[in-house]
Amino acid sequence: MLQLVGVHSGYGQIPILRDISLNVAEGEFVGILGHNGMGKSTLLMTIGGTLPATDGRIEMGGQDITRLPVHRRARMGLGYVKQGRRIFPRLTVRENMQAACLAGGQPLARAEEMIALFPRLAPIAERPGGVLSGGEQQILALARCLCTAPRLVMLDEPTEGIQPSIREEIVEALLMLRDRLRLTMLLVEQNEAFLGALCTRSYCLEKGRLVA
Ligand SMILES: Nc1ncnc2c1ncn2[C@@H]1O[C@H](COP(=O)(O)OP(=O)(O)OP(=O)(O)O)[C@@H](O)[C@H]1O
Repeated sequence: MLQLVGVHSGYGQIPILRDISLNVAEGEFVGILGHNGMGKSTLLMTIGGTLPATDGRIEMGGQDITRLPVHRRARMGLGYVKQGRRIFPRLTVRENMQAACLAGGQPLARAEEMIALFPRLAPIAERPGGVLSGGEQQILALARCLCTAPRLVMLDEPTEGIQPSIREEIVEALLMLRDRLRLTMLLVEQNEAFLGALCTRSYCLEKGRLVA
């Protein structure tokens, strides 16, 4: 479903990612493990298209997406939950999700379907996004991404700043999505146990290179 071959990228003249080759098969959950500053977010931004690859090739579903703009990749089914969640603080939970439905060309009814999938969201559907706890925001960010009907979801550090009990709930939610929606997922994390609970395979990112 996703393949990177010899991908390089960075910020202006500063190279960060070097010769990244990886693949994620349909229905697979694959992890990228790495400490702070190793290039995990840079990798997801390069796949998502907010940062151009300076060399190499990125394919999704057998199609070359290396030079496609962000919105075209999203329309092809690439979902991306960015680090920090980026919830709209003044919009309610439901409105955050409806906005994603509109952006992704999906009917608003999809927001209701996704709210029904996550028991934690229904009781807080009318609450503004800005007052939610970190864990609630993470679940909302995931549900909001699903409103765009992605085929592949990239998650950037979903457990960052989240207490262990909610972390387990996020694991359960992701396992449920794997079984019910047959999602494919690329997860970037510092938490090895979290990746171990979810992923069939993990790569390790060190100083911009994949080492395993
Ligand atoms: N806009 C930028 N301009 C220049 N360098 C940057 C920029 N953003 C990130 N970097 C550098 O790129 C490297 C990789 O950063 P990146 O955010 O991808 O790491 P990360 O593995 O996601 O770390 P974290 O877990 O702390 O989010 C770091 O050395 C960082 O300082």
